[in-house]
Amino acid sequence: MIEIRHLDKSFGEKQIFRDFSCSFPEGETTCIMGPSGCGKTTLLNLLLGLEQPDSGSVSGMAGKKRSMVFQENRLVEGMGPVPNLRLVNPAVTRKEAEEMLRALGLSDSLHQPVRTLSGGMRRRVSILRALAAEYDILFADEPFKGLDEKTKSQVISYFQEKTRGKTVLLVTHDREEAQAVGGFLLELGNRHCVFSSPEV
Ligand SMILES: Nc1ncnc2c1ncn2[C@@H]1O[C@H](COP(=O)(O)OP(=O)(O)OP(=O)(O)O)[C@@H](O)[C@H]1O
Repeated sequence: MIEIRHLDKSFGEKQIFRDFSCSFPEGETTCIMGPSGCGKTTLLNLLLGLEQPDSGSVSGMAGKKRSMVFQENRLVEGMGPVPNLRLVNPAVTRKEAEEMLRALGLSDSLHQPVRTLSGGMRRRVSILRALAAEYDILFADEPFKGLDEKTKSQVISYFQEKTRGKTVLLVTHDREEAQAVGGFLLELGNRHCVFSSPEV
């Protein structure tokens, strides 16, 4: 169980979390929802150790391997999709990387530098890169943003299959997307949080 207890976090005068407590079940997916600016990315950053709390504690992360789909793609633009995937995990063979890319409709773009791919294609490469890494906990910050509806549902099915049994914390604005992903739902907003289990 990943646990946040009595967390306070401010940026200058702006308080983002005040006495915030929450827990995330291991081996399950939790979707984190809330309006823009409420602190979703900050929450991931606190769990990842990229931001430090002003007070309070985060536990359950020690020794856990983390992977992340960032809001921005953060790919190596001059390299092809296959080396981008293998960069985070050399144990993934070229053939396995190609299979992953093919599964998400990228068969025709296996040998192009990622800078020549469309936005939606680059998005799929960055999701696959996070899945290619060895991880216990996967963080995903609006991973499906910018994908058309058909591609999104294909990518969500693949994502669910690949992350089954893993701990996933996924930020989204979109309630329908959260429902499609399934799992638990944490709603952030206006200094309160509701933690519930939606229809899966
Ligand atoms: N490093 C920082 N320095 C100052 N303010 C910050 C910093 N990081 C985040 N903030 C502020 O904290 C608030 C929460 O930001 P955060 O990115 O966590 O929101 P969010 O819920 O993820 O938003 P969005 O849905 O738009 O991505 C915002 O007001 C933002 O400006």
